[in-house]
Amino acid sequence: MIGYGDRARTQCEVVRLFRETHPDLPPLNQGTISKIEAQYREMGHVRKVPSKRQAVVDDDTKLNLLLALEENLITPARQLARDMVQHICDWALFVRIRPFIGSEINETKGLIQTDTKTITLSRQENVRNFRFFRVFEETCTQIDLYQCIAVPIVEKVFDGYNGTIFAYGQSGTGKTYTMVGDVRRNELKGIVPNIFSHIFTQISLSNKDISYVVTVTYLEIYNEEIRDLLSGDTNKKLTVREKPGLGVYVKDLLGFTVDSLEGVTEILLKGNKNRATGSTKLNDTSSRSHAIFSILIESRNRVNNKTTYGKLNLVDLAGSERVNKTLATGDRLREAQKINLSLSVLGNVISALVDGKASYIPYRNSKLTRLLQDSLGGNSLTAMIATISPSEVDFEESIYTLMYADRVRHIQNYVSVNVEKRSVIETFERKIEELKAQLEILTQQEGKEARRRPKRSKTSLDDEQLEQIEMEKSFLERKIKTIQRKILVGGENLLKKAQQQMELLESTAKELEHLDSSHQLLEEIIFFKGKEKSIVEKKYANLQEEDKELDRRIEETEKLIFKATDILFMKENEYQNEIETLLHTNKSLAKEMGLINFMINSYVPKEYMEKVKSNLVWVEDIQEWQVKGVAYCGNNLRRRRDRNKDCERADSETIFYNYAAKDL
Ligand SMILES: Nc1ncnc2c1ncn2[C@@H]1O[C@H](COP(=O)(O)OP(=O)(O)OP(=O)(O)O)[C@@H](O)[C@H]1O
Repeated sequence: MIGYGDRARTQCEVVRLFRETHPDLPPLNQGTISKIEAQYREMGHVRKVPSKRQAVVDDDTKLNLLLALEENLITPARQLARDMVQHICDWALFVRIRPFIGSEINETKGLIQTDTKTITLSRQENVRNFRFFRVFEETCTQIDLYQCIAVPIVEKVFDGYNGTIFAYGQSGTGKTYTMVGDVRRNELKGIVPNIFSHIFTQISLSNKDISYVVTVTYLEIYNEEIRDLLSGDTNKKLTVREKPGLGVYVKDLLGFTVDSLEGVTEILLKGNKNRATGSTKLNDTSSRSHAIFSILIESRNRVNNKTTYGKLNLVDLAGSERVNKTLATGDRLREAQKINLSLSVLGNVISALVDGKASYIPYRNSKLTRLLQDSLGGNSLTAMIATISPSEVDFEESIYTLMYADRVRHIQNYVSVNVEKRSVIETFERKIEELKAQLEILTQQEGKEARRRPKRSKTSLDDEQLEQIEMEKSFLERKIKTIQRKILVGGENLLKKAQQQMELLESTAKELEHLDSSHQLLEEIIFFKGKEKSIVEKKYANLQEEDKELDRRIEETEKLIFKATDILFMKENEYQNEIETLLHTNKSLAKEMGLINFMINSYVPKEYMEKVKSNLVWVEDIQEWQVKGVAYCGNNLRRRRDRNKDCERADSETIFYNYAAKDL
């Protein structure tokens, strides 16, 4: 029987049970857990019990619960949705409007209208509408925002996916507030510290057969130089490298393995202290650098020997600012120029990704885009939070920020589970084995020494040897414990560490409602993705048909072209022949004319020639020269039949004669 006096606790038990016996099945999402819980409530296996804290589970319930889980877990639609998420994933875009602060406090609200998914900015004629996944108003709390944006991504990172959360916006609009917030006050904690609580809670709730190693890094890009915020020497400039199989990485960047909420919070605070900030006209503590906090979660299931690696990048970008508006000079001006430059490279990368036809994506044009290459159009579930100010003076910048974010909407990342990496857990486990073997040798040595001692007289030399062995042993034991602490084992041994977070999780039903709503949102997205997929598939089928038809037409056209080419070729040949014939005829005629001219000029006197010429006439009908009046001379001529019978009149001008062939 599971007591559900406390819903969070009950659901934790459901998850724990499931993971204990079904490590192979995919992780449950909130919807499935709620379904199973509801079913069991109906069947009477889950009922309200007076003791709120303690959940009691009997074996029968365990068995029934697991059978029901199997039945209910994977529906084809969900499987399809899961497949979709594994391959294509749009960027999730959110907007957060910060409240009026400082001197803005007396301004009246009215420029910005919102509902859950749309935002309208209007000033006189200028009205702009935008649509996003979710719009967070001034009143939204840090935990609301966290539940909606980060929870689905963190859970996917546990499954071995990469995730990235960006905050983008004008300087002073609340990026650092959103990403980091006030680390010391629970209700003001931003995304990064809330993720720490989430991770440790999740580990404490997981199966004890799963081991985890959580490693964090924290760097900033200041004036296009990379600096390690966790190193002793934060002025040291680090370089970006790339290796096949490893991808892009920062050489010499320190990674810290963390085993507690306090430890990782301390690391965050240390890094924040080292981050470059300065006072500007827009923000008293303006971040002058882009900061990337990365969390690598490696998990290994000892039962099926499956290892997954998920990396989460949490990016607090430096704020964009119009230099002439902020009146920056000197260092502030140089910083602003570098910030704007790298943000514009980010914009160019986004444009190239959205364009889809760009032959190359300019990742290498800035350190920021280079380091985030995978998050931008690569293997990562990515969410961007555009932060804007409600003030009228920032109206143009707010529109610009929303336009920038709107463009990002069209980027699609292709995500898949990371499988091949160097396992830190295995390395740690190997090291522990080695140290244990060394410890064993020392223990044996110590035993031998102790056995030999009663037979021999006790000397100070023996004591020294034993002391030395003891020292070495305790050193090795300490070392083993240190490494063992780094490997977090799911389940009980972390419950104590995660107590604080559990309480945080259990403290409000509201949080769970938000958790549900964020899952609903994810399922909504998945549902729409499924629809989109079927539309795309239909379109694809149609396109394939069209493609076939086009191929057929192309084939036909090609045949026609071949035919036409043949005809053209033949015609060309014919014309060529004709031209050659004409040229040849011309040549022969010219030769003949030359001969006649020669004979006339040489043998016919000029005055006879003139006489003959004046008596010659060109007869158009027969295309011939004739001698005028020749019809009236000679008997061997006979009249030619005139084609025009009506024309009986004969005179020397119109009647012409020629020699009949038989008379010749
Ligand atoms: N949602 C919010 N609720 C209350 N205060 C907020 C909120 N968002 C921002 N602020 C306040 O606004 C001021 C500026 O916020 P923040 O430093 O986070 O801006 P930013 O965008 O990171 O600026 P920059 O780019 O210059 O670093 C801070 O005093 C912060 O406390």
